[in-house]
Amino acid sequence: MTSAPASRTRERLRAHTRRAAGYDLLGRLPAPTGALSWVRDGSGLVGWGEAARFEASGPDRFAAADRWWREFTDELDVEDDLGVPGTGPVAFLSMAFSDRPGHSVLVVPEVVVGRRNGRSWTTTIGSGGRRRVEPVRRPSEVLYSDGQVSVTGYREAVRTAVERMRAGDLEKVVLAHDLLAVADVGIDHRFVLEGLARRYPECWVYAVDGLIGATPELLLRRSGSVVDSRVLAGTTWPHDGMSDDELAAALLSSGKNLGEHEYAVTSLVETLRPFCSTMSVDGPSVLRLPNVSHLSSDVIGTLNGTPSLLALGEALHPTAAVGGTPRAEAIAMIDELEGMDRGRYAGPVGWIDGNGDGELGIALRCAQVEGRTARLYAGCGLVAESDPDSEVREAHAKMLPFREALEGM
Ligand SMILES: C=C(O[C@@H]1C=C(C(=O)O)C=C[C@H]1O)C(=O)O
Repeated sequence: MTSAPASRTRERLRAHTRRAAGYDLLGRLPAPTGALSWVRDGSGLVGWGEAARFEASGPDRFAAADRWWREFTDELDVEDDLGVPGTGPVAFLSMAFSDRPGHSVLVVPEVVVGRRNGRSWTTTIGSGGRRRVEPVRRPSEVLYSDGQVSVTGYREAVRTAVERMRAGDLEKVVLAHDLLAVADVGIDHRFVLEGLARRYPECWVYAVDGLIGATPELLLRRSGSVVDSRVLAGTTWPHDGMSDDELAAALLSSGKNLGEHEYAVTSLVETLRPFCSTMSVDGPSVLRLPNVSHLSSDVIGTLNGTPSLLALGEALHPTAAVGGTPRAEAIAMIDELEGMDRGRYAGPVGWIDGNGDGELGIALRCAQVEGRTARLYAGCGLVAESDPDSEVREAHAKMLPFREALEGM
């Protein structure tokens, strides 16, 4: 499904990027809903308004989105005073995890405000959208209940998956569950985004079409011929009586976690290698966040052609960080055991520009927000040695960022 403003058929839309003063990006978002964001430690992009939108579903969704974006940008008149990644026309995007069901969405905002390497800019697309800023509101009460999969149901699914892996059916699978939060007032996207950004400066704080979160994991960034990725897998969380340094040392020497991590790195590297003339992997090291610590590896490569970010995203998604190994068997097991629709959780989320540059994170530590309701998602990588009770605790720890931001902690 495609929708674009009627004016496109009569006159060409115009995208205009101008230099601007330094901004607090999230502070610029004018309205409680419809926030578009990709911000990390004060840099990135925010947007609002809708100059155009494209939706797609099914196995062809990446290719359809890529085609639509090329056609859309071909028809634009662009005036760009800066000419760096993220200036000129930009679409925020969030892709469904699964080939079916689930819908993917690209939103072209009317206004984009960006900041990168000390430079700031504003891009207007079409009429330029609203600017009056409404006050940010916070909920005074949030109630939680089971989502599509209860904690007990999740533990059972994990137990079954682990039994199957012990029997040799596959090596790794990632299973997730959800949790429903209902606030006493409509959830203000900006309140959640600001809470996430304050506590998780290491993460990319994102919002696209109501999917809001703070992900520590970068599926792929493309800047011209350079691509890079941050792969995470293997997790620990604060335990009584263990210092952060002890936790990090235990993570780096855990065979189970190193194994989980290796599957994720291998799945990314093997898929990306044919697109690259050079490639290097740095890791694993430990990424420490307030709620969890992860084994983390950085991958960097030089492209040997000019594939768009969406074409690369299609090839890479899902890595074994959110799917499993082997990929097809893991996807089948997720479909069979998980018992819920992931929607856009664990799918690629981020932005692309008119040159095919951009950043795709993996949509983790997030919730789908609609009115007063938020559906939170979290999952864990499982291998034959996994313990169901520990995985339940790990998924709980991964939901804390959104819960704390929603409650204003
Ligand atoms: C699946 C999630 O996280 C993924 C799974 C991890 C693990 O199992 O160790 C670590 C980071 C992510 O790649 C999630 O946050 O929901």
